Amino acid sequence: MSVREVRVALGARAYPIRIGGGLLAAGDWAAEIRGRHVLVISDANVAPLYLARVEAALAGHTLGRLILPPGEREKTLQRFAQALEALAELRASRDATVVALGGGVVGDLAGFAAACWMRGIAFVQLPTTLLAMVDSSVGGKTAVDLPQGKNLVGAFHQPSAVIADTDTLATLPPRELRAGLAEVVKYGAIGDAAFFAWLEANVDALLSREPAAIAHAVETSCRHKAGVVARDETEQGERALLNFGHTFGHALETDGEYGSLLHGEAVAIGMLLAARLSAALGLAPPQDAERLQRLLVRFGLPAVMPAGHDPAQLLHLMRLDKKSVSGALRLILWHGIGDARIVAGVADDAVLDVLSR
Ligand SMILES: NC(=O)c1ccc[n+]([C@@H]2O[C@H](COP(=O)([O-])OP(=O)(O)OC[C@H]3O[C@@H](n4cnc5c(N)ncnc54)[C@H](O)[C@@H]3O)[C@@H](O)[C@H]2O)c1
Ligand SMILES: O=C(O)C(=O)C[C@@H](O)[C@H](O)[C@H](O)COP(=O)(O)O
Ligand SMILES: [Zn+2]
Repeated sequence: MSVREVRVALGARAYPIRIGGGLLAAGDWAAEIRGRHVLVISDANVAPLYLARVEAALAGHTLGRLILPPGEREKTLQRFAQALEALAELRASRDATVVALGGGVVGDLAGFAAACWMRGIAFVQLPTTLLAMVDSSVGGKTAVDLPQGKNLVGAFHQPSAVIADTDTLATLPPRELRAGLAEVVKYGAIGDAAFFAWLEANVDALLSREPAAIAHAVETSCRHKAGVVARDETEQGERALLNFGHTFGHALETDGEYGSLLHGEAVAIGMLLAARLSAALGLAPPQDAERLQRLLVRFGLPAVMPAGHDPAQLLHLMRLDKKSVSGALRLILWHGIGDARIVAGVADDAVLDVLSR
């Protein structure tokens, strides 16, 4: 399969996103790493599958490795401190590189360690989940969670390259593939009605991981994200649209102590809540929320709030969202498929109403 390339146009910090099969072992990405020290951060599911080919590509460098237990519950300040200690052990100098091999948890944490070590060193993203390929590896949002909220401690720090070896998706558990599809749907929902329709026509191809369909979904998603990031790197405006479904979704993840819903699943539910709230406020036709629900359900994603969440507690958690201004919510709602907007001043009662339904 040919290699597709998308560029994130950030002037002197521009970088490529390469998408294709066999890229990890091919090793061209490793040849571009200049300094001597490289710390590879991965997790205990991914490392046995892909670390050997990554380390082989990095032969000649002085290598360290940090293998974390998998899952969102490990995206913590404690694990972040471990990453910094691993860099110290390696005696990494300012020309060192951190390589993130794994999903969004590893990528967010490794990127944050790279942002902080000696006030910022290079890092390369080697995403191995669909979600990381289409979203988390691109754009330089790095962070860890607190018990009080998602991604509350972090930095904007762009990678120097993103290498999405789509062959790695062969080993991804089906639930994780579906979670990644939620973020793919997001790009159609917020700004590309034609892509949304393409997704509706290609559900089976995507769920069965047909290489051409996966490559098209990854490339289209990355083109959207790269464009938004190039225009608004630090979320002063338009970038907030990438947060569609996230104010609700992050509250659900936090309330579930990061152990019940996957990020993509929480985002799926959150997008539906945002679509229903938009309809309730008269901003969008209710049929569009129903169409979104049908697509998410066909992708095997949850479409209802799990039991046991108190709406008032969710609203409390939502207020700590990074888009809030002086404690007041700003939500990403839509006028319909392909047309998301930033909306402030929504009444608490309207939010509580959709959370209670
Ligand atoms: N920085 C951003 O812009 C951004 C964007 C979206 C999501 N995120 C963050 O990303 C995280 C979610 O990322 P995720 O969905 O990739 O989850 P994840 O990193 O937890 O990976 C999912 C699971 O799949 C396993 N895995 C990964 N690749 C595999 C492979 N190829 N084969 C077999 N198993 C594999 C992992 O070990 C893990 O158990 C969340 O913390 C979310 O907040 C960040
Ligand atoms: O890149 C962005 O900007 C996004 O909002 C992408 C989201 O999918 C992602 O989950 C991100 O980590 C959320 O950011 P946050 O600022 O709400 O923590
Ligand atoms: Zn997300």
